[in-house]
Amino acid sequence: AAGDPEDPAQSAGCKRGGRRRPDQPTAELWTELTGLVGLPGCSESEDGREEGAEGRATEVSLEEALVRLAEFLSVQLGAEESSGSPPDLTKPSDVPPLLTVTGQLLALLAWIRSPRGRQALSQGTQPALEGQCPTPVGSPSREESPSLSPRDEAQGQNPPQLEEDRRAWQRLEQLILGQLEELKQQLELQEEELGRLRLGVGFSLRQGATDSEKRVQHLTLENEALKQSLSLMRDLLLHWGPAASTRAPQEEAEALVELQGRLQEAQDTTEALQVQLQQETEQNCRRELQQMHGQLAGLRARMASLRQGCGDLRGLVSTFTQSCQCSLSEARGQVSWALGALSAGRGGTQLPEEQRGPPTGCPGRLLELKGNIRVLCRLRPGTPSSLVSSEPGPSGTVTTCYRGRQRRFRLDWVFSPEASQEEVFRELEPAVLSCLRGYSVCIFTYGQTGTGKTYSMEGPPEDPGIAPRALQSLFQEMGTGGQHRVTLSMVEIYNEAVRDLLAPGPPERLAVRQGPAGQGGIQVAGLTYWDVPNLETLHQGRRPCSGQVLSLRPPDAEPGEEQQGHRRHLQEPAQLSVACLGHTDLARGVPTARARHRRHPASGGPGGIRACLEGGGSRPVAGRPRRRPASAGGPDHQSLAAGLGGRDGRAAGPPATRALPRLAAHATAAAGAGTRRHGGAAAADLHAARGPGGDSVLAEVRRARGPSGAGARPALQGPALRDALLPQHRHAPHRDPLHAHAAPRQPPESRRGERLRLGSRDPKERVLLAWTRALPTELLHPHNLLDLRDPPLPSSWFPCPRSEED
Ligand SMILES: Nc1ncnc2c1ncn2[C@@H]1O[C@H](COP(=O)(O)OP(=O)(O)OP(=O)(O)O)[C@@H](O)[C@H]1O
Repeated sequence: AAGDPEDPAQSAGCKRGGRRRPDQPTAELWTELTGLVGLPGCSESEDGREEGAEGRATEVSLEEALVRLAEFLSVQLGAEESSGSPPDLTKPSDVPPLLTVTGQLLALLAWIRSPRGRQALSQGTQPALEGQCPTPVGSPSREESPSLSPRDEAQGQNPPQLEEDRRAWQRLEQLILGQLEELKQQLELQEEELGRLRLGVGFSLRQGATDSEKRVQHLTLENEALKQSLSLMRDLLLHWGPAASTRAPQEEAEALVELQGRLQEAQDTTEALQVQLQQETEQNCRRELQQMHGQLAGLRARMASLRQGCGDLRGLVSTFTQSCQCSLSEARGQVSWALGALSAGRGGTQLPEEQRGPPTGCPGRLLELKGNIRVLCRLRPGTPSSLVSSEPGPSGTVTTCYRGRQRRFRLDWVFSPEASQEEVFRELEPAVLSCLRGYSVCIFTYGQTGTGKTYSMEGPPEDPGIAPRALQSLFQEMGTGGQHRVTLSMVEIYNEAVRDLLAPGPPERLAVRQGPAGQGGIQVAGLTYWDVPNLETLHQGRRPCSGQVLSLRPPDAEPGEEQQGHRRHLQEPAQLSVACLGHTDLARGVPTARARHRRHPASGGPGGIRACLEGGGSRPVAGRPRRRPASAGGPDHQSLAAGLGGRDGRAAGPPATRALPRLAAHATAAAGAGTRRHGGAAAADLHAARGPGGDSVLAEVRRARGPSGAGARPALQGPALRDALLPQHRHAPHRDPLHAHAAPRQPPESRRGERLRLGSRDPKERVLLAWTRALPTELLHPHNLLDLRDPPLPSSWFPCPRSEED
C-alpha cells in the first residue's frame, strides 16, 4: 500500500480511523486492527496492487495501521504491567513477545517515516531493518533479519541477491504475521481474563471488599450527602432568600439599595455604639481610678492615724509604766517610811532604854535587804550625746555609747531626768532614818562636773536636795520621840591630808587610823565636832549643810561627856562606835580610770570613800547606842549660835568680811578642779557643763593662781577654807565660844593603829570631801563676780536665781 501520506483521502481515512480514544473499547480497536492486519492484500505488495474487496483497506495506510497496532500493543502492555509485576527484561524468557513485536513494529515505523523509507516504499523496495530496528531480547537476530536495502540499491544488485532479499523479506513478513497471530491469541486470552476480572470486579463491588471500592463508596456517599445538602441549601435559598426570579430588576435594585442603606445604618450604629462603649469604658475606668485613689488616700490617712495611735499608745504604755514604777517606788517609800516610823516610835516610847537592844528596826532591816552599798543614778535634764537609752525605776538600766562602744549599766535605781528632789530623797530616806537606829550611813554623790551632784546633794533653796531634807527628816524624826544628840564635824581631805575644818585656829593635819579590832573602824584622832541640838540652831548658824561632810551622831553615853560641852575630841576608839551620817560630794576628786577603781574594789571609789564606808558602813555598829536625855548637858545653843553667826544667829559679818573670801574661795574651788584634772580637761569639762562662760571663769582662776598653781592669790585650803566657810569663826578664834570647851589634844595612846592612806599620792587621784561644795553659793553670784568676768557670764550658768541680798 503505497499510499501517499499527503493524500487527502488517506488523511481523511486516517482521521476517520483516528487515534484510539481512551474510552474506545479494546475489542473495537482489535477488530479494527485485525481488519487491517488480517488482510494480506492490505499490506503493500510488491507490485503495488490494491487488493481487498471492502475498500476499507485502501483507506488505511500501513503507517496508520502500524501506529494503531503500536497504540494497541502499548495499551495492552500497559494493562499487563499494571495488572502484574513488571517482567525482568534482562531475562530473555521474561521478555513478552508483545514487547518484541512492538519493538520491531516501532523500528519499522521509524524506517517508514524516514525519507529513506519513504523513498524505498515509493520505489517498491523492502525496508532494511538492520541498524534501525532495536533488537530486543528474543527478537530475531541480525543475521536472521532480512537486510532491507533500498530499491535503488537493489536495482544495482544481481538477481540472486534480489531473490534472497525477497525471501528474507517474506520470512520477516511471515515472522511478523506469526507473531501477530501469536499476539492475537494472547490478546484473546487476555480478553478472556479481562472478562473474568471484570466479573470479579463486579462481584467485589457487590461485596464492597476492596479498600479502594470502599473508599469509592464512601466518596459516593459523601457526594450524595453533599448533593442533598446542596439541594437543601438551594431550597432554603429559594424559600428564604429574595425571590430573584420573581422580582423585577428595578425591585432588585431598590431592595439592594435599601439593603445597602440598612447595612450602612447598621455600620453607623455599630460605630456609634463602639464609640459610646469606649467612652463609657474610659469613664468607668476613670471613675474606678478615682475611687481607687480616694481609697488609697483614705488608707494612707488611716495608716498615718494608726501610726500616730500606735505612737500614742506606746507613749501611754511607757507613761503608764513609768507611773506604775513611780507609784511603786512611792508605795515602797511610804511603806519603808511607815516601817521606820513605826520602829522608831516603838523604840522610843515603849521599851525601857536599857532594854532597847541593837537596832532591829525595819529601816535598817530594809537597808540590809536592799544591800549595804546601793548605787543610784540620776540623769540630768538634757540628753547627753553619750546616752543611748535608759530604763528608769528600780533595777533600771542606762545604756551609753562612748567612743563607739555601747555599755549597759544596771543600777539599784535609775531616776529619770524628770525625777524631783522629793523622789530622790524618798528613796534615800530609809537609809537616813536608819541612822537613828544605830546604822552608819554615808551618802555621796559622784560624777563628772556639771552632772548635778551639787544640785542633788544641796539643791536650790526652793527645792532643797538630799542633805537639807535628810536633816529635816532626822530632826523631825528625833522630835517625835526618843532623845538624841546630834553633833557636827567637818573635815577636808585633800592631798592625803585630813584637816579639821571646825578646829579653832589653824587646823592641823589629823591622822586617820584603823581602830583595833572590835573597837570600831576608822579613827580620826582629834576631830572637832559640834553639838547641834535642833535644825533651827543649824539654820541660825549657817545655811544647813552646804554639801560639807556632815556627821550626825546620836548622843553618846560616855560619863562626864556632858561637861565637855558640844565640842570634843575623839579619844577612845569606842567613841566611834556610833552611827554617823555623812554627806559627801566628791566633786570630781575621784579619778574615773578603771584601774583606780580596781584599786579600791571594796568601795568602788577612792580611799576616802572607803574610809567613810568603813566607818561603820550601813551595818549596825558594834556596841549599843546609848542615849541620854537632851537636858543632860545639851549643847549651848546660844554659844553655838554666836559662834556660827553672831548673837542673833545670822551670818552677819561685815561686808568686807563677806567679800574677803569670795574670790579666794572661788579660786580654790576652781583651782581644785584645775589641779585635779589638768587644765585642758577641766576647761573642757567646765565648758561642756556650763557653757562658754566656764572658760572665762577658768581663765580668771588661772590668772589668780598663776601658771604653776601658786597664783597671785594662794589657793584656799585648810583654815583659809574654814574661814571662807565660817567667816565669823575666822576672826575671833580666841573669842570662839567653842574654844573654851576644847578638849585636850590627842593623847599619844590614841595614835596607835595603822595609819590610813586616804587616796593616792598621785595628784590626779585626790579625794576631796565636802570642801568644794562648802563654797557659799552666794560667792558664785554674778553680782560678786562682776569684776572677774569678761565677758559676763550668762545667767543660765548659775543654778538658780538668787535675790540681791543673797
Ligand atoms: N536634776 C536636775 N534638775 C535641774 N537642774 C539640774 C539637775 N541636775 C543638774 N542641774 C543643773 O545643772 C547644773 C550643774 O549642776 P551641778 O552644779 O549640781 O553639777 P556638779 O556635778 O555639782 O558640777 P561640779 O562637779 O562642777 O561641781 C546646775 O545649773 C544645776 O542646776
